[in-house]
Amino acid sequence: MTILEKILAEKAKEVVELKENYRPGQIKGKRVDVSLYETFMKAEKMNVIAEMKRASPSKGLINDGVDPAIQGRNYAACGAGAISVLTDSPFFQGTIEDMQQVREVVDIPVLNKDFIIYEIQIDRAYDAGANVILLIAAALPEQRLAELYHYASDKGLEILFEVHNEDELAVAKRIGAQIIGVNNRDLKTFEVDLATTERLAEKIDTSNILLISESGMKKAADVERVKNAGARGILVGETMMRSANLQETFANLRIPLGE
Ligand SMILES: O=C(O)c1ccccc1NCC(=O)[C@H](O)[C@H](O)COP(=O)(O)O
Repeated sequence: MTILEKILAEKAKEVVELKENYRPGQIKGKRVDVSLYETFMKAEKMNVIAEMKRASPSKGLINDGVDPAIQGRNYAACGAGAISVLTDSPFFQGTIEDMQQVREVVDIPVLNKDFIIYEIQIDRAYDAGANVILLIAAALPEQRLAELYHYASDKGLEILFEVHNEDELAVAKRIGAQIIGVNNRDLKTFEVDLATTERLAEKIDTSNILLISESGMKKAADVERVKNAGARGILVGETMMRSANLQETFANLRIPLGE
Protein backbone atom coordinates (compact mmCIF):
# COMPACT_ATOMS: atom_id res chain seq x y z
CA MET A 1 0.00 0.00 0.00
CA THR A 2 1.34 3.47 -0.86
CA ILE A 3 1.11 6.25 1.70
CA LEU A 4 -1.65 7.90 -0.34
CA GLU A 5 -3.64 4.66 -0.30
CA LYS A 6 -3.19 4.42 3.48
CA ILE A 7 -4.32 8.03 3.95
CA LEU A 8 -7.34 7.48 1.71
CA ALA A 9 -8.34 4.32 3.59
CA GLU A 10 -8.35 6.30 6.86
CA LYS A 11 -10.19 9.15 5.17
CA ALA A 12 -12.96 6.81 4.05
CA LYS A 13 -13.54 5.88 7.73
CA GLU A 14 -13.53 9.55 8.72
CA VAL A 15 -16.12 10.32 6.05
CA VAL A 16 -18.46 7.62 7.34
CA GLU A 17 -18.29 9.28 10.74
CA LEU A 18 -18.70 12.76 9.27
CA LYS A 19 -21.78 11.70 7.32
CA GLU A 20 -23.32 10.40 10.53
CA ASN A 21 -22.38 13.31 12.75
CA TYR A 22 -22.02 16.45 10.65
CA ARG A 23 -24.85 18.51 9.22
CA PRO A 24 -24.07 21.30 6.70
CA GLY A 25 -24.08 24.63 8.52
CA GLN A 26 -23.16 23.05 11.86
CA ILE A 27 -19.87 24.96 12.04
CA LYS A 28 -20.31 28.70 11.70
CA GLY A 29 -16.91 30.01 10.68
CA LYS A 30 -16.10 33.50 9.46
CA ARG A 31 -16.55 34.02 5.72
CA VAL A 32 -14.27 36.37 3.81
CA ASP A 33 -14.90 37.04 0.13
CA VAL A 34 -11.42 36.86 -1.47
CA SER A 35 -10.11 35.01 -4.49
CA LEU A 36 -6.82 33.15 -4.62
CA TYR A 37 -6.86 33.23 -8.41
CA GLU A 38 -7.51 36.96 -8.67
CA THR A 39 -5.00 37.90 -5.98
CA PHE A 40 -2.20 35.69 -7.30
CA MET A 41 -2.64 36.48 -11.01
CA LYS A 42 -2.10 40.20 -10.43
CA ALA A 43 0.73 40.13 -7.87
CA GLU A 44 4.19 41.37 -8.78
CA LYS A 45 6.16 39.15 -6.41
CA MET A 46 6.09 35.37 -6.04
CA ASN A 47 2.93 34.52 -4.13
CA VAL A 48 3.37 32.27 -1.14
CA ILE A 49 0.74 29.90 0.21
CA ALA A 50 2.20 29.37 3.66
CA GLU A 51 1.19 26.08 5.21
CA MET A 52 0.24 25.08 8.72
CA LYS A 53 1.61 21.56 9.08
CA ARG A 54 2.43 20.08 12.47
CA ALA A 55 3.68 16.77 11.14
CA SER A 56 3.83 14.79 7.92
CA PRO A 57 4.33 11.22 6.77
CA SER A 58 7.68 12.09 5.17
CA LYS A 59 9.13 14.21 8.00
CA GLY A 60 7.39 13.06 11.18
CA LEU A 61 6.94 15.80 13.76
CA ILE A 62 7.75 19.25 12.39
CA ASN A 63 6.24 21.76 14.81
CA ASP A 64 3.57 20.18 16.96
CA GLY A 65 3.39 23.03 19.46
CA VAL A 66 2.27 25.64 16.94
CA ASP A 67 -0.63 27.92 17.82
CA PRO A 68 -2.64 28.23 14.57
CA ALA A 69 -3.96 31.73 15.30
CA ILE A 70 -0.52 33.13 16.15
CA GLN A 71 1.16 31.38 13.22
CA GLY A 72 -1.62 32.46 10.84
CA ARG A 73 -1.39 36.07 11.95
CA ASN A 74 2.40 35.99 11.54
CA TYR A 75 2.16 34.43 8.08
CA ALA A 76 -0.21 37.17 6.94
CA ALA A 77 1.89 39.94 8.52
CA CYS A 78 5.07 38.65 6.86
CA GLY A 79 3.58 38.56 3.36
CA ALA A 80 1.70 35.32 2.78
CA GLY A 81 -0.74 35.59 -0.12
CA ALA A 82 -2.78 32.73 1.30
CA ILE A 83 -2.62 30.18 4.08
CA SER A 84 -2.98 26.42 3.74
CA VAL A 85 -4.11 24.52 6.79
CA LEU A 86 -3.68 20.78 6.92
CA THR A 87 -6.77 19.46 8.67
CA ASP A 88 -6.01 15.73 8.45
CA SER A 89 -5.42 14.36 11.95
CA PRO A 90 -4.00 10.81 11.68
CA PHE A 91 -1.09 11.70 9.39
CA PHE A 92 -0.59 15.47 9.83
CA GLN A 93 -1.97 16.19 13.31
CA GLY A 94 -4.24 18.94 12.03
CA THR A 95 -7.90 19.65 12.74
CA ILE A 96 -10.73 21.62 11.18
CA GLU A 97 -10.58 23.84 14.27
CA ASP A 98 -7.02 24.81 13.29
CA MET A 99 -8.38 26.16 10.04
CA GLN A 100 -11.26 27.94 11.72
CA GLN A 101 -8.85 29.65 14.11
CA VAL A 102 -6.67 30.83 11.23
CA ARG A 103 -9.73 32.09 9.33
CA GLU A 104 -10.76 34.18 12.33
CA VAL A 105 -7.53 36.19 12.33
CA VAL A 106 -6.72 36.71 8.62
CA ASP A 107 -8.50 38.16 5.60
CA ILE A 108 -6.39 36.47 2.89
CA PRO A 109 -7.56 33.26 1.14
CA VAL A 110 -7.51 30.13 3.29
CA LEU A 111 -7.01 26.69 1.76
CA ASN A 112 -8.41 23.62 3.44
CA LYS A 113 -5.63 21.11 2.77
CA ASP A 114 -7.13 17.68 3.20
CA PHE A 115 -7.78 14.52 1.24
CA ILE A 116 -11.23 15.23 -0.12
CA ILE A 117 -13.20 12.26 -1.34
CA TYR A 118 -16.77 13.20 -0.47
CA GLU A 119 -19.11 16.23 -0.62
CA ILE A 120 -19.61 16.43 3.14
CA GLN A 121 -15.93 17.37 3.55
CA ILE A 122 -16.50 20.26 1.14
CA ASP A 123 -19.55 21.38 3.14
CA ARG A 124 -17.49 21.37 6.31
CA ALA A 125 -14.58 23.23 4.67
CA TYR A 126 -17.00 25.92 3.47
CA ASP A 127 -18.70 26.18 6.87
CA ALA A 128 -15.33 26.58 8.62
CA GLY A 129 -14.46 29.51 6.34
CA ALA A 130 -12.28 28.04 3.59
CA ASN A 131 -12.00 29.88 0.28
CA VAL A 132 -10.15 27.06 -1.45
CA ILE A 133 -10.19 23.28 -1.25
CA LEU A 134 -7.65 20.77 -2.52
CA LEU A 135 -8.50 18.01 -4.98
CA ILE A 136 -5.74 15.46 -5.62
CA ALA A 137 -5.92 13.90 -9.07
CA ALA A 138 -4.21 10.73 -7.85
CA ALA A 139 -6.88 10.17 -5.20
CA LEU A 140 -10.01 9.51 -7.26
CA PRO A 141 -11.32 8.54 -10.70
CA GLU A 142 -11.86 11.41 -13.14
CA GLN A 143 -15.65 11.29 -12.99
CA ARG A 144 -15.62 11.68 -9.21
CA LEU A 145 -13.04 14.46 -9.36
CA ALA A 146 -15.28 16.30 -11.82
CA GLU A 147 -18.31 15.91 -9.54
CA LEU A 148 -16.43 17.21 -6.50
CA TYR A 149 -14.88 20.03 -8.54
CA HIS A 150 -18.30 21.26 -9.65
CA TYR A 151 -19.85 20.74 -6.23
CA ALA A 152 -17.17 22.96 -4.64
CA SER A 153 -17.30 25.50 -7.43
CA ASP A 154 -21.10 25.79 -7.14
CA LYS A 155 -20.63 26.66 -3.46
CA GLY A 156 -18.34 29.54 -4.46
CA LEU A 157 -15.13 27.75 -3.47
CA GLU A 158 -11.95 27.76 -5.54
CA ILE A 159 -10.15 24.50 -6.19
CA LEU A 160 -6.44 23.83 -6.10
CA PHE A 161 -6.24 20.82 -8.41
CA GLU A 162 -3.09 18.85 -7.61
CA VAL A 163 -1.21 16.81 -10.18
CA HIS A 164 2.03 14.82 -10.25
CA ASN A 165 2.34 13.72 -13.87
CA GLU A 166 1.15 14.22 -17.45
CA ASP A 167 -1.89 11.93 -17.18
CA GLU A 168 -3.15 13.78 -14.11
CA LEU A 169 -2.51 17.10 -15.83
CA ALA A 170 -4.66 15.95 -18.75
CA VAL A 171 -7.47 15.25 -16.24
CA ALA A 172 -7.05 18.75 -14.74
CA LYS A 173 -7.40 20.27 -18.19
CA ARG A 174 -10.47 18.21 -19.13
CA ILE A 175 -12.16 19.27 -15.90
CA GLY A 176 -11.28 22.89 -16.63
CA ALA A 177 -9.14 23.54 -13.54
CA GLN A 178 -8.16 27.20 -13.26
CA ILE A 179 -5.66 26.68 -10.45
CA ILE A 180 -3.26 23.78 -10.94
CA GLY A 181 -0.82 22.69 -8.26
CA VAL A 182 2.13 20.62 -9.39
CA ASN A 183 3.35 18.63 -6.41
CA ASN A 184 7.10 18.10 -6.57
CA ARG A 185 6.89 15.37 -3.94
CA ASP A 186 6.47 11.83 -5.23
CA LEU A 187 3.88 10.39 -2.86
CA LYS A 188 5.30 6.88 -3.24
CA THR A 189 8.98 7.59 -2.59
CA PHE A 190 8.68 11.02 -0.88
CA GLU A 191 11.44 12.21 -3.15
CA VAL A 192 11.15 15.92 -4.02
CA ASP A 193 12.18 17.04 -7.49
CA LEU A 194 11.50 20.56 -8.78
CA ALA A 195 11.95 19.22 -12.30
CA THR A 196 8.36 17.93 -11.98
CA THR A 197 7.11 21.53 -12.07
CA GLU A 198 9.50 22.40 -14.89
CA ARG A 199 8.35 19.42 -16.97
CA LEU A 200 4.60 19.83 -16.49
CA ALA A 201 4.61 23.63 -16.72
CA GLU A 202 5.60 23.35 -20.38
CA LYS A 203 2.14 21.88 -20.99
CA ILE A 204 0.20 24.53 -19.05
CA ASP A 205 -1.02 27.83 -20.47
CA THR A 206 0.10 29.96 -17.55
CA SER A 207 -1.36 33.12 -19.08
CA ASN A 208 -4.77 32.09 -17.80
CA ILE A 209 -4.16 29.07 -15.54
CA LEU A 210 -2.65 29.86 -12.16
CA LEU A 211 0.25 27.47 -11.63
CA ILE A 212 1.31 26.73 -8.07
CA SER A 213 4.47 24.74 -7.39
CA GLU A 214 4.08 22.64 -4.24
CA SER A 215 6.63 21.07 -1.89
CA GLY A 216 10.37 21.26 -1.35
CA MET A 217 10.77 25.03 -1.50
CA LYS A 218 13.63 26.08 0.78
CA LYS A 219 15.59 28.92 -0.80
CA ALA A 220 15.44 31.65 -3.44
CA ALA A 221 17.18 29.45 -6.04
CA ASP A 222 14.33 26.91 -5.75
CA VAL A 223 11.78 29.64 -6.30
CA GLU A 224 13.76 31.02 -9.25
CA ARG A 225 13.51 27.63 -10.97
CA VAL A 226 9.74 27.30 -10.67
CA LYS A 227 9.22 30.98 -11.49
CA ASN A 228 11.18 30.49 -14.72
CA ALA A 229 8.90 27.56 -15.48
CA GLY A 230 5.81 29.78 -15.14
CA ALA A 231 4.66 29.32 -11.53
CA ARG A 232 3.08 32.41 -9.96
CA GLY A 233 2.70 30.76 -6.59
CA ILE A 234 4.50 28.35 -4.28
CA LEU A 235 3.07 26.25 -1.48
CA VAL A 236 5.53 26.06 1.41
CA GLY A 237 5.06 23.95 4.51
CA GLU A 238 8.12 22.65 6.31
CA THR A 239 10.34 25.68 5.61
CA MET A 240 7.71 27.97 7.13
CA MET A 241 6.98 25.72 10.10
CA ARG A 242 10.67 25.43 11.01
CA SER A 243 11.54 29.08 10.37
CA ALA A 244 13.00 31.02 13.30
CA ASN A 245 12.60 34.27 11.37
CA LEU A 246 9.48 34.33 9.20
CA GLN A 247 10.14 37.86 7.99
CA GLU A 248 13.46 36.76 6.51
CA THR A 249 12.06 33.50 5.13
CA PHE A 250 9.30 35.32 3.25
CA ALA A 251 11.73 37.98 2.01
CA ASN A 252 13.98 35.23 0.57
CA LEU A 253 11.17 33.38 -1.19
CA ARG A 254 9.11 36.32 -2.48
CA ILE A 255 11.25 37.07 -5.50
CA PRO A 256 9.99 39.52 -8.15
CA LEU A 257 7.82 37.91 -10.84
CA GLY A 258 8.99 40.11 -13.73
CA GLU A 259 11.98 39.37 -15.97
O1 LIG B 1 4.37 16.07 3.21
C1 LIG B 1 4.20 14.83 3.15
O2 LIG B 1 4.95 14.01 3.69
C2 LIG B 1 3.01 14.27 2.40
C3 LIG B 1 2.86 12.91 2.32
C4 LIG B 1 1.77 12.37 1.66
C5 LIG B 1 0.82 13.19 1.10
C6 LIG B 1 0.97 14.57 1.18
C7 LIG B 1 2.05 15.10 1.82
N1 LIG B 1 2.20 16.46 1.95
C8 LIG B 1 1.23 17.41 1.55
C9 LIG B 1 1.81 18.49 0.76
O3 LIG B 1 1.45 18.63 -0.38
C10 LIG B 1 2.84 19.39 1.38
O4 LIG B 1 2.50 19.57 2.71
C11 LIG B 1 2.97 20.75 0.77
O5 LIG B 1 3.14 20.71 -0.60
C12 LIG B 1 4.16 21.50 1.41
O6 LIG B 1 5.35 20.75 1.25
P1 LIG B 1 6.71 21.16 1.99
O7 LIG B 1 6.96 22.62 1.73
O8 LIG B 1 7.77 20.32 1.38
O9 LIG B 1 6.50 20.90 3.43
